[in-house]
Amino acid sequence: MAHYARGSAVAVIRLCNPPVNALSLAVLQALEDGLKKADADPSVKAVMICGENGKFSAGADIRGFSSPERHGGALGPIVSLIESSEKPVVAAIEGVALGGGLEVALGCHYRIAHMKAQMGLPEVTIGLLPGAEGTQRLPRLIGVPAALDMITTGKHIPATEALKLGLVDEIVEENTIEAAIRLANKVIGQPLGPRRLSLKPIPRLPNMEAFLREALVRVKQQARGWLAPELCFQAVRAAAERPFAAGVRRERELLQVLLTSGQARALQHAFFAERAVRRWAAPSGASWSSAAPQPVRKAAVVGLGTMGRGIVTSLVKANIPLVALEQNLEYLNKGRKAVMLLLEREAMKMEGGAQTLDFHNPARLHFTVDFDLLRDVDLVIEAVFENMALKKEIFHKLSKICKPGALLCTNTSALNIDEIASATSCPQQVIGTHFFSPAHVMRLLEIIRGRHTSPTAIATAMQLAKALKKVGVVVGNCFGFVGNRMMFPYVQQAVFLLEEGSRPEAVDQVLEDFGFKLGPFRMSDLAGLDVGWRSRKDQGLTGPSLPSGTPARQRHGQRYSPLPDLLCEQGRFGQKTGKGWYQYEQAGGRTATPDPWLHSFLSHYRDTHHIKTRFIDQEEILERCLFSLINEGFAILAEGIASGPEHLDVIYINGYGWPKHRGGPMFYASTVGLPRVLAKLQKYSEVHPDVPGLRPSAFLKKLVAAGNPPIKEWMSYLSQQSSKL
Ligand SMILES: CCCCCCC/C=C/C(=O)SCCNC(=O)CCNC(=O)[C@H](O)C(C)(C)COP(=O)(O)OP(=O)(O)OC[C@H]1O[C@@H](n2cnc3c(N)ncnc32)[C@H](O)[C@@H]1OP(=O)(O)O
Repeated sequence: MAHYARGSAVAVIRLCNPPVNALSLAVLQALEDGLKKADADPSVKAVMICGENGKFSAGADIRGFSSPERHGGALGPIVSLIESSEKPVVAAIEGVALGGGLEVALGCHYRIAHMKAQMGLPEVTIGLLPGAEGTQRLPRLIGVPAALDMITTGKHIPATEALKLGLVDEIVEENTIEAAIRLANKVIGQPLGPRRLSLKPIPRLPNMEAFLREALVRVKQQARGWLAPELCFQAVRAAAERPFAAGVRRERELLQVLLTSGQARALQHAFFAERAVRRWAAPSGASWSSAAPQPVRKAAVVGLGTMGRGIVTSLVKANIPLVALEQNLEYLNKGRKAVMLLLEREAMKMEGGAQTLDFHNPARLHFTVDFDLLRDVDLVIEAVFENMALKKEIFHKLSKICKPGALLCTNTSALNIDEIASATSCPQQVIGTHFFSPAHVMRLLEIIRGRHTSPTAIATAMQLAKALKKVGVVVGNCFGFVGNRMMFPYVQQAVFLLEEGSRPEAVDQVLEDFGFKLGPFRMSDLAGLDVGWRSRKDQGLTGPSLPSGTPARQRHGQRYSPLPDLLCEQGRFGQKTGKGWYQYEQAGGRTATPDPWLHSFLSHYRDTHHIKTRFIDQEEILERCLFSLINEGFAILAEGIASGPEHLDVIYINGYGWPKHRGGPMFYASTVGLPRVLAKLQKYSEVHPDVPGLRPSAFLKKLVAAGNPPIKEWMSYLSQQSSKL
């Protein structure tokens, strides 16, 4: 709703729809009623629009986009109504003015903001464009380059920047509402023509055409199949090239394309999924609503390899005092140097620089080889080598040294949390915190609950994720947890496709065209092939512990490809050695080039194993890789390792480069249609009966038999969920 009140000569319209004053149909109706009332009342000389509870508005109600009324469409005419008012209208912006909220403010004749307010047009991030004439008004106010930047990225800008850009007329430190009323009184009777943005000419650039051409290239490069940025660009271009009314018509046409593309629905699913995963629940009944986190005033990181360095950087950025520990001085010095370099780089990106991060102060970041210094920390993150014996030794030590109640986290990417916890006297305080590389950049934190992990420990890990500005997702304990467990069959299929006749660059191309940042082979080369090799050796799948006489391409009666092991045996570990599935300009190089050596190696391998090669089309590459990953997702849901499909989607979008505009793997499956996913898996499984990853999961079959219900209903089909959470 919107509350209308009249004090002196200024009528106040307060947008009211907690928690973020989203512009629902009811709010829009009340806003329109308020404007008409103010217009009809001769004693009202000016209007002020603000939001309830210190927030202007987070824009159109996103939940309403899926309803038949699609209230967002009503917003444009209301913004026009505000602008055409014969009485001055002032927007008082507190908290956030986003999307349709900012568009309402752009319809106002004056904008005044609190200095802590944030503004933006984030519609692009949910697959839309600022379709209430925002693409036409903003460039008229702040110019095409700045408007294009805001509209195509969706970034939020602070009030101070908004003032510099001319987006707001004034910023205040104190009471924004009072300041806005003062301003409204001051401008009564002043001409409104120059304040109506639809009448303003676009600020000209000497080289507009060249600017737009280059900007389009940039936008396309970043979008990788995500439609909204390019269509946002087209709408702003229309503002630059056409009169206001024609620009608005173009904006509407482009919005229609986006509304029917399917990407908007996927991105909106991703938006709500990210919020849904915050509401974690454990089988014991404990949940986000009952468990309270304990404070983390000081933390420690054990191990300063690649992961540890990123984790330290992340903690320093979150302003958490920290002890960084290595096993000896040589490793410590190497780690310290690398961390300092990372922190210097991060500081350069921040306003305030090194002073903001304060990492030169030993009271805030202390490097040591002395375990005793971990006595007073509230939380330790172990990030050593992926080896069970080593981790158990460290956890045994930690449980003896750390104070009672300290949270003991392991950054394992696959190992059994319960086994690690068994080495301690406090398994309830042991939890998995799986960071993704680079840990100071990647948003995902997979939080793994062991059998004994306490609700407080989960709540604290979730709180930590929030402090680190990451998305925490609570999952159960199994080999590879959720993310890597789903990745295994995907990568396995990619390698099998090579055996059968494909090439790394062909497989990568298909998955990169789908929208992944990196295809499976480029990704493996980046991560390092030796990581998986070590794990396979530990599992006895290759290396000296493999029983003699084991067939080269079979393990435990299932198909196995030794190709990655053979590359490692040749010292081809990927980017770090300059050779892997591709060749690179040098060790540590980043430019992947197809490698003729690898092609002939593959031919030789196929000949040795009498594999008949065939042409494999793009459809088969895509389906075998993605559907096997999705199939594992259904198994994970059925086992209760994750509490809903949105958890898997959030993990894949934030940790594995899954294209967000496709909503995550499980949402994607729902758009493909579960009957089709099942039929394809059945077909491939018949051809490859020795590949369990292609055998359709019982849960998938159940959902298809139930008539392909919508994704929101899937979990209700798991009658007695055997939760391993
Ligand atoms: C026919 C179609 C015509 C289209 C016309 C197009 C014109 C206008 C379009 C729009 O305005 S689209 C919306 C644009 N706005 C956004 O994208 C903002 C989205 N929100 C946020 O970024 C954040 O929520 C926030 C405002 C920065 C606040 O962040 P915070 O971390 O403090 O809280 P959250 O947990 O994110 O949110 C709290 C609660 O509110 C829900 N919510 C937030 N924004 C909206 C919204 N615009 N519509 C509906 N609901 C919203 C959010 O989901 C949370 O609720 P739960 O999910 O936890 O229940």
